[in-house]
Amino acid sequence: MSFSQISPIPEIKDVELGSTIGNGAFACVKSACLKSDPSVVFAVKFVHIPTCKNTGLSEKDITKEVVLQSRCSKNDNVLKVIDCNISDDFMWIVLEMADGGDLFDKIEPDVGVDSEVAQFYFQQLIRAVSYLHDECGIAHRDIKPENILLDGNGNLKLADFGLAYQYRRKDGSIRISTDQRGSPPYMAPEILHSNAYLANITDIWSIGILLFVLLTGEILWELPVFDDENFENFIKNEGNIYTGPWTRLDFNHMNLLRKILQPNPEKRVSLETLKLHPWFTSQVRFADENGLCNNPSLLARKLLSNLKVSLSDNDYFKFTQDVNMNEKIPYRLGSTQPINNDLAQIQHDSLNVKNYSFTQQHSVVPDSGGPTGQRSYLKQDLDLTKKLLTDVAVLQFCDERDPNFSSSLVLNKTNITKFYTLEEMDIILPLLETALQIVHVKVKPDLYGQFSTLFNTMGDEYMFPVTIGVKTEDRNGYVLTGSIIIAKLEDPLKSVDFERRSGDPLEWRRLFKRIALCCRGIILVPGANET
Ligand SMILES: Nc1ncnc2c1ncn2[C@@H]1O[C@H](COP(=O)(O)OP(=O)(O)OP(=O)(O)O)[C@@H](O)[C@H]1O
Repeated sequence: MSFSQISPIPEIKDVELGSTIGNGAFACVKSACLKSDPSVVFAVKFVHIPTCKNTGLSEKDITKEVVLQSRCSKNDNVLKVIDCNISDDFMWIVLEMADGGDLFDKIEPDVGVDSEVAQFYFQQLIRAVSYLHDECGIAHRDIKPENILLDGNGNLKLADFGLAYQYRRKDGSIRISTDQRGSPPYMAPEILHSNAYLANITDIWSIGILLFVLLTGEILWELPVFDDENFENFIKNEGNIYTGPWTRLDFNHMNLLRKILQPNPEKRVSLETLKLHPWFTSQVRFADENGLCNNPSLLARKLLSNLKVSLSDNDYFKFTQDVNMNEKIPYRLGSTQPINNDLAQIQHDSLNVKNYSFTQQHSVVPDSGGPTGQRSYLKQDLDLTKKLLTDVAVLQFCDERDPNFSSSLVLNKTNITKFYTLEEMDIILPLLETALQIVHVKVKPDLYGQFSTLFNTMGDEYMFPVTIGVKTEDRNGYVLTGSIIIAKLEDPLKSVDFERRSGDPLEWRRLFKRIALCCRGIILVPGANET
């Protein structure tokens, strides 16, 4: 259920609210504009106070985020706070609009982003963090891809100051940190191993982890503790690792990362020294002398070109073989019995699930096209596909050599973990149900039966978009939650959107890719579906 369904969203004077553009664990974000001038667009984040309090946060904790972020609003790479206020249930923050979407969305798991793109974002992040430290005396303490947004030109905007800390007082004296907070894979080891640490130095470590994720599409470890095999290995070998994702790094990247990922904070490279490194000083092709993007279409092309979802026969065979052998599937079978709320099922405002009896059984799974590929579509369907030729969500399924892939790409807020289909719900839902089961997401049986029961009561108009809530464990046992949202576009076109709510975004995209492979027979792929 969304926050706006629990508590009414407050009205903001002189502001026209638009659609919801993002949901987090504590907040929903809406687009907005000035009533007097609709061309002035921004985003409003509504932080749901009761939800925050339920997790033990005080009102002071909640407002601290906006107080600190607004002190840092004079840098091009930090998301600007324009205004804020508080009502009974919500704190709302008017923010500059980041219409290029989230950075994590653009990182291909196990691949990463193009090296020049990684360098561009590394430079922008160093600028943002130097500004926070040098000019504001504030440490961010939660640097990770989920907290980095992009503007329409692709420039980095550091966001989410929920854990930020004023480590330097006005008189210049330093406050030492003692608490153990942060996002586990990105946390510096001293946060866990010492009783007192310097928060600004931990930011440098997190920049290193983020750089590794950008370059490889993998996190290094779950937590920087010796119980974690990968971390232990890293420490034992003093950072000299030549296996796994490290093999995908070139010598210069390795060198730079070793300087940053220095477990001893006293030996860790400083921001000043990093700013002298050639990776920082050399200008990337699509940046101006201030490091801002001056060629958004080149950046978009480079950024989006690594995003690929394979529906190939080879990968399909390999995947089905792995499933049959019931091994190599990294998703753990739940060790405990899931409670009802944890089962993937249709969600709807009006749904009182208990009152429904599931009379229809749709146990027969439609042929997904099998290894030979996608089904055929009619001529009029193909006209629709032309409209989608510039949508990365479509192009990610295409061969990169398709010239369409490299033309007219733009960065926007559209979710990329999504596919389009021309099928009807009686085909889509049973196939999704099977796919979810194959990737070990527990599903309440008969998604189509749940849909039909609701459909008969509500009709077409109120039924869509259809949302399936998903809660599962990722490969490492961490909770992953989100929704699969099926929306009707131009008949018969539908989008099937995988919207993450919490958990590791790389894991969410991995899950999406496996489900897409199971559903490959119904996915609209320009060029592949023609009769
Ligand atoms: N200024 C903005 N412009 C555009 N989109 C935004 C903006 N701020 C947030 N969003 C979108 O809203 C989503 C949720 O926002 P945010 O992550 O800040 O919520 P949250 O509840 O604080 O998150 P978390 O779950 O990480 O605590 C983001 O992933 C992003 O897609």
